[in-house]
Amino acid sequence: MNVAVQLGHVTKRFGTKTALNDVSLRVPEGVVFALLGENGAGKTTMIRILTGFLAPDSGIAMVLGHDCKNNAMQIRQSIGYVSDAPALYDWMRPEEIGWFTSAFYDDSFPKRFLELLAEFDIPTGTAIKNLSKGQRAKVALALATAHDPKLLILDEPTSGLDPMVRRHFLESMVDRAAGGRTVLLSSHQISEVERVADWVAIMHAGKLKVVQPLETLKSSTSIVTATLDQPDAVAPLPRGDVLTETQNGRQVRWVVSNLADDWKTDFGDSSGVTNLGSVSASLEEIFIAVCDVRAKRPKVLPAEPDSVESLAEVSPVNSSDEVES
Ligand SMILES: Nc1ncnc2c1ncn2[C@@H]1O[C@H](COP(=O)(O)OP(=O)(O)OP(=O)(O)O)[C@@H](O)[C@H]1O
Repeated sequence: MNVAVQLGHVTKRFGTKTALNDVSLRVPEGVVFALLGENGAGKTTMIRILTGFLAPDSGIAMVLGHDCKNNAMQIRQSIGYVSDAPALYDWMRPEEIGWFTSAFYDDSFPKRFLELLAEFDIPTGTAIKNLSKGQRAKVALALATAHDPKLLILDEPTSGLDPMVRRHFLESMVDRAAGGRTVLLSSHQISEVERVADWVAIMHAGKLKVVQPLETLKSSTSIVTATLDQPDAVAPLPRGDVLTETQNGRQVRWVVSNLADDWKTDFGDSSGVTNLGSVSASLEEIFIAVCDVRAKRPKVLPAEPDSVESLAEVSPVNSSDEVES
């Protein structure tokens, strides 16, 4: 597997706060890879390390074969990046900022940039400060993609965009991946991620809890429901990795990873449990099961990182590992 992004045991602290805690990750080339996590989980910190704006305290980060710490300039030239708060020169007109930025890239940049402005319906001839929030976001996207980067990194790419542009934009991300480019996006829009991502990583409190192809993750995670004969009865747990348990009166609901095929056989006539059922979990349900610290976890779950990492298939790398360019 060719790798676009690789982190090996990366840790980053801000004072006493550990923003990234021994994070290892490989992002294959040619996929849309989504990074999910609650506020403060460490997504932007990871992206800032990958784009060379921040150095890890320990561990190694590589992008397209370059070490992020020592080759930040090369990386920035070969990737596209839109931050969650893109800084644009407000007094410039959109076409001027394209011309200004084109100095960093090859000759095809200005033409493609103007095409993207037209595609996004951005008015030219007026200063960027007069554009709406969504229009400014589109200018930032056009700047990040006009050089057709091998890797596009996007922090909350669709915030501020209207629904039609969001859809169009996300479809274009899928097209990029189909053409062999890689897209790494951080997002809180789980339904959008579910529509476009090939791979999903879920971060929680500076750790990677899940890294899997989206379809594998969804097909291996189930919602199991049952009715208890008595509200105070204790039901056996479904066989598998039970992530969370919720009880409402006599109704019980578990989110289970790797549910055994024959799990129902454990609930005999004398189990005090009826109406057993299971359906596939949505990405949002998986996200909440993994991240919600208030959720009831019926057994000593995956003390970090063992349990959830088994769900995760994280492939740690040694800091000495190298990525082929
Ligand atoms: N420059 C900094 N100085 C101090 N603490 C920081 C700094 N940058 C990030 N942090 C802390 O590191 C943690 C991770 O922050 P980060 O911005 O990476 O989270 P995030 O997952 O991107 O969150 P959000 O979804 O809210 O954007 C947070 O607790 C944050 O307060």
